[in-house]
Amino acid sequence: MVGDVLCVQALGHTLIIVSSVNAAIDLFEKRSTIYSDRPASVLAQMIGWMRNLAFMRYDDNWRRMRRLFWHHFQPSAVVQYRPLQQREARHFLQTLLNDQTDLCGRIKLSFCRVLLNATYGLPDKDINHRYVELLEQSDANISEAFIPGAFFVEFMPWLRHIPSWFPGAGWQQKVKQWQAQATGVFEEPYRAGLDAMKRGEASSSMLHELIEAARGKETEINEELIKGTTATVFLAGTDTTVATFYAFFCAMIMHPEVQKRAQEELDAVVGSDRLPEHADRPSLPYTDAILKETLRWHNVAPLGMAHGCMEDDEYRGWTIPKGAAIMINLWSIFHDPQRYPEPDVFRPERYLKDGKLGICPGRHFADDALFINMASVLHVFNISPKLDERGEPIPVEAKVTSGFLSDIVEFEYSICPRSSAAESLIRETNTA
Ligand code: HEM
Repeated sequence: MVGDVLCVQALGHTLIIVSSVNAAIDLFEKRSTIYSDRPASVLAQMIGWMRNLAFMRYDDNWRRMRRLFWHHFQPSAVVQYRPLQQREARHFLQTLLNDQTDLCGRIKLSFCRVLLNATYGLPDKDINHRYVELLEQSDANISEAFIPGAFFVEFMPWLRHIPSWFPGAGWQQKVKQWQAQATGVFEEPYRAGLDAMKRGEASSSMLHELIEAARGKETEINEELIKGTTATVFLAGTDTTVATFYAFFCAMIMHPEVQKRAQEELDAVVGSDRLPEHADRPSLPYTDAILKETLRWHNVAPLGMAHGCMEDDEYRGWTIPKGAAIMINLWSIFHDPQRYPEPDVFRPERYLKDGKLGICPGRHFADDALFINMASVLHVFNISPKLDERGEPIPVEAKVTSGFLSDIVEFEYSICPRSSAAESLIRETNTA
């Protein structure tokens, strides 16, 4: 380890972890032509995850999919999703008003509804817990598969040819199960989207546009590319935003003074007769800062996604071999006490200026979705600790899970309307 760059070598593989903004910019921005690949993963190939843009190697297929993705998620395109995000944020308020239990499950279903509607045009009535289950399985599988050193097949690719009945090859059973689950993620919402289109019940969607764009261009945009692009949105877009929004609730319980200040801002700007809209954002700098601070305080992808080095390179006098995997330690960058004094404290006053989603191409969509949800919840609800049987608040701590994606461990909470006027506002809102 030298300062902000750590290098680990084992069984012929090199893993480099960079922990500073400068090193990350040097490698991922200034030398992006060398570091835009993903490292080869035998396991990802066996399971079928290479159909997901986030795992694909840097080749023509990746470029094609990335173009299609960006066409639907660049800043000018994401504006089209705002009415849907706003409607769903309001529907979420109503579900919370009716039943406070299972906050995390409710958030998952709410973000699934937005993503599945925008991507596949699925009507609300077709969106159920099966999709939440598909996401939870993928999240768990990916986290387990990418524990460094957990699967020897990554170091000895020939192991993939050993049959599952062979002593010691029990891991192959797990791979089979994961293959079936990965197929579910790529096929089920896709089929459901086509069915909804046939029945005339689908709304306009990325799937519909891709099918139209493919007409006469089948060599460029084929069915596999469409399935991969749409499933990537569903997979990459849901868990990340869900985990961030859940962390926001935790932060609001731990920092009532922040919540109060945001509510004062919302009262002054939005007033008590209506709910917040995206257009209010420029007048809500403190609420906006809460979103930025949530992304910093609880970084849901603490090590980002591994990049692959495409040719031998030299950096600060060291040789980085072709094929090395490079990760950014986003957690340590966003908890660097030099840049963020008392980094564990949730402090929106930092008014972060820089983008907090790394180089995520879904950042504009995530930003809009999280803003409207946070502003809507803060406008009408008080989020506070749950009281125990003696009426004492149950303390909340931000404990985090380890894994590819990091979640805040479930906590107790109480979510109540701020006033009877707020309660009526929620009930009277049209979410059809
Ligand atoms: C809080 C929300 C989110 C966070 C924190 C987040 C974070 C990240 C990070 C750190 C990466 C890895 C970037 C890299 O170094 O290569 C990434 C990649 C990616 N994200 Fe996000 N993301 C979020 C939401 C979304 C949403 C809503 C979408 C889709 C609409 C999305 C789509 C993607 C895709 C497709 C990639 C892979 C890009 C590629 O490999 O070319 N993300 N994200």
